[in-house]
Amino acid sequence: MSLVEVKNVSYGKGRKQIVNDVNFQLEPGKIVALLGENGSGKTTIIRLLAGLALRWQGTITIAQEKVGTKTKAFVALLADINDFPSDFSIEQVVAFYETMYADFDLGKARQLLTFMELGEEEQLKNLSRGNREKLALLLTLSRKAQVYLLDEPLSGIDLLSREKIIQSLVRWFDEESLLVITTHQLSEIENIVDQVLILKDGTIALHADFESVREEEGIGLEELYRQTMLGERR
Ligand SMILES: Nc1ncnc2c1ncn2[C@@H]1O[C@H](COP(=O)(O)OP(=O)(O)OP(=O)(O)O)[C@@H](O)[C@H]1O
Repeated sequence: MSLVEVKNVSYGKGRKQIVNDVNFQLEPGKIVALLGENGSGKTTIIRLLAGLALRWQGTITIAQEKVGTKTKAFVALLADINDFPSDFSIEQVVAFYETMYADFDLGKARQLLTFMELGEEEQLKNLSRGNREKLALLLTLSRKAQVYLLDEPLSGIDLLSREKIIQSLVRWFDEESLLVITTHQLSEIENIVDQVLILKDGTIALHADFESVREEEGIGLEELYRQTMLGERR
């Protein structure tokens, strides 16, 4: 049974059609890379799955539930820490998340804080961009959700921090859940990706099992992406 089902979904803003009759299904236990050029609709798809977009056409269900208020209880969208007062400490932000989300696991948050080398007493205003991203990610992964939606968790982050974030995804990924990640860092995530969903101008250009592609064709994620974008795949 699919965890996420997207059927004939279209979405536009004003006169602009952003997502055009998109169909896909995603199973639990998978890490799915949602890829595409700038403006291809990745963030829009993430917002649709998160129940944040309004007035779209089609059907989106997550765990058999129509996407909306109810699904937000088990869909974890990458946290946005920008709305917290800048003098809040990490500990205060974590405590807020614990009260906000019934599925928040404080023990997991503490483990992740240690892994990310973040001190609970640090104030938000003193965190570097990379450390802010790490905090956002650990808040998200500390929820025991069925679906994790990570929109560009690696952007603007230095190499070693990116590696740390990718390691944390592998280490803390719950095999019963589904993780959808958007990024332009293709080679860096290829070792953790199970499936690839490539968007081109608001439509699905490719939905493939990356393990099979790698085994059968011996190509990496960048080459798969390039071939898809250039229309070189059958
Ligand atoms: N609120 C909005 N009003 C009008 N157009 C919008 C709005 N939000 C997104 N768009 C347009 O929809 C298209 C898809 O945007 P989206 O942010 O989903 O792309 P993306 O694939 O995430 O891009 P990037 O890789 O640059 O983050 C873009 O052309 C964008 O300009």
